[in-house]
Amino acid sequence: MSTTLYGGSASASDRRITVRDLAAAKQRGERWPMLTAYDALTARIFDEAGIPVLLVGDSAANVVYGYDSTVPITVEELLPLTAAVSRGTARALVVADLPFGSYQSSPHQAMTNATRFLKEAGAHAVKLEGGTRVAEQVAQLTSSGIPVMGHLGLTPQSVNVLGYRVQGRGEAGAQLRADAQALVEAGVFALVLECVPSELARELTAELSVPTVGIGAGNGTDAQVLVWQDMAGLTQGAPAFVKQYADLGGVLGKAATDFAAEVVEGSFPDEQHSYA
Ligand SMILES: Nc1nc(=O)c2c([nH]1)NC[C@@H]1CN(c3ccc(C(=O)N[C@@H](CCC(=O)O)C(=O)O)cc3)CN21
Ligand SMILES: CC(C)C(=O)C(=O)O
Ligand SMILES: [Mg+2]
Repeated sequence: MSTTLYGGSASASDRRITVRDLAAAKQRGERWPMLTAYDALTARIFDEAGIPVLLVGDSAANVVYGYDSTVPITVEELLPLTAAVSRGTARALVVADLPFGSYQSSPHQAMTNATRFLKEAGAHAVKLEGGTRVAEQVAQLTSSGIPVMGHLGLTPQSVNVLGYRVQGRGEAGAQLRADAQALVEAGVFALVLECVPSELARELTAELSVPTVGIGAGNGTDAQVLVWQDMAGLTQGAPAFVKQYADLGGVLGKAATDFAAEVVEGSFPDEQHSYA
């Protein structure tokens, strides 16, 4: 058993993080970070930085495939990215987002598609959006041995109904609470709370037996998640809850223009980067 889930880059344990480790961290009152990842190279960097949970988000729709929402992305588009992230990691628990339309129809449909992410792509768990309306799916998956992460609040796959707005304010808080309870009863190992008032997220975190993972939900949750390209400064017009920890967009843009200038002027490649 590791002493702490997150111990910086020199992690306390080399073995793969499990959902039981996350439950134990909640018991200890320990906070932990989660990031998205969509390829082997960045997954390895985050794994070596000690990030215990990596999410292959359907946000790949936006940041990898260039769609304007997560609605269009398919199982076939997400499977290879998930496989790359699994291959790039040794320690992180890899969670695969189930795309819109791949689980809503029935527990059988959820089972068929979730199974593909575990068997074909090496994911260790799946995530799906919604509360009471997907509780049967969650129960089917968890009782079959597939760990499920829930996702409530702003659920981007429902953008055509909800829009991109804070959820759970006022009266709507009671429905969100009921949904959270239904998901825990159905067996989720953790719950993402996206764009909900900080106070509601803090209360839910105290009430629920499983870890909460906030994104735009204040600092009262057990864990925090961000889309990695947002926190690293690669995306433009990121949501208001995003904090930029680097300016990779600036660094990459400069690398590209420096390379271009040296090619045009003929100074790259020099002798050091050529063969005799
Ligand atoms: N790059 C990226 N980052 C994300 O966090 C993200 C994605 N893509 N794609 C899938 C979803 C979509 N997400 C979004 C998209 C927009 C807002 C947004 O515009 N929020 C408003 C809230 C306004 C309000 O109700 O007060 C904002 O101004 O931040 C939030 C989350 C989060 N996810
Ligand atoms: C932002 C997280 C929670 C997500 O669902 C995604 O990246 O798709
Ligand atoms: Mg998602």
